[in-house]
Amino acid sequence: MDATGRKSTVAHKTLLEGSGLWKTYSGNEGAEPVLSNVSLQVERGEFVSLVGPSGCGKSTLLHVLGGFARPDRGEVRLGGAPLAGPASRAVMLFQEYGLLPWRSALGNVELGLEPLGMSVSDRRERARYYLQLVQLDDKRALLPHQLSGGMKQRVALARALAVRPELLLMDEPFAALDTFTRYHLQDQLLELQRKEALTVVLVTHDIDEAVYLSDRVLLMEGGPGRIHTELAIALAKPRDRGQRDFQAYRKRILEAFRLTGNGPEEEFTI
Ligand SMILES: Nc1ncnc2c1ncn2[C@@H]1O[C@H](COP(=O)(O)OP(=O)(O)OP(=O)(O)O)[C@@H](O)[C@H]1O
Repeated sequence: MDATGRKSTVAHKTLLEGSGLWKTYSGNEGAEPVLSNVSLQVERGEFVSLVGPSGCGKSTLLHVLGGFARPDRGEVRLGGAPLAGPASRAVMLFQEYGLLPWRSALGNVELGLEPLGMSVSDRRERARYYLQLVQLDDKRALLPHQLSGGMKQRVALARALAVRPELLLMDEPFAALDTFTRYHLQDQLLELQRKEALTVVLVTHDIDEAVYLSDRVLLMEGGPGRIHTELAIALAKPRDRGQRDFQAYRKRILEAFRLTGNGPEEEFTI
């Protein structure tokens, strides 16, 4: 069984592995490294969140893990093989959706499929399948400006999933959305993760979101950027935000930050 309780049929349990990662941005020499000897492993099918104060290096780590930025030292392995550049088996999803304004919802989902050499009909069929998964097939002809924020993020999610990645890297994808939409999308994400056997690494400021979604939460601190605490969330999904154990995990994360002196509690609550 893997971390989500599903049977694993693959030989390597670990999908993603970062070892001894260091990074300092050029022009920033002499400053504290943004990543300082960061190591982590993510199992197949696992949902891992990176939580930490602004500027501690979460996005940088996410970019390095996807092969979109190079570490100065250290190595990233995906499925056991070292990453030398952007990983074709990984996709990244951002807060800003990244939709092309002149393309319909369907056209935006098809976008990621265009380089794959599929026939037009196969491409359309696959794009519509993923739009259906995020419950937007009836909006497929609409342009991004005709969609709500939550719908735009669902189109972006459908586009990311349509290329059938093994690894989904998400950088605060729901941060701009209202609470109701965010909760709804969190549930949809968990459902899609289960259906598509996805491995997810999520960057979030939202402790509630991290506890609700994650199998493991990695707490980061800056100056220099490192992972200081790892917390497995041993609660069955779907989770109940009002439950005592849920609140206890939330409290443990808040306390971990207070202990490291990274700022007031309010900064990390929704
Ligand atoms: N392209 C870049 N060039 C130079 N410095 C950068 C670059 N990207 C990030 N940094 C610096 O690296 C540090 C970490 O940034 P990063 O975006 O990884 O942090 P973060 O934890 O994701 O922050 P936030 O939560 O505010 O998004 C910051 O000090 C930032 O100014």
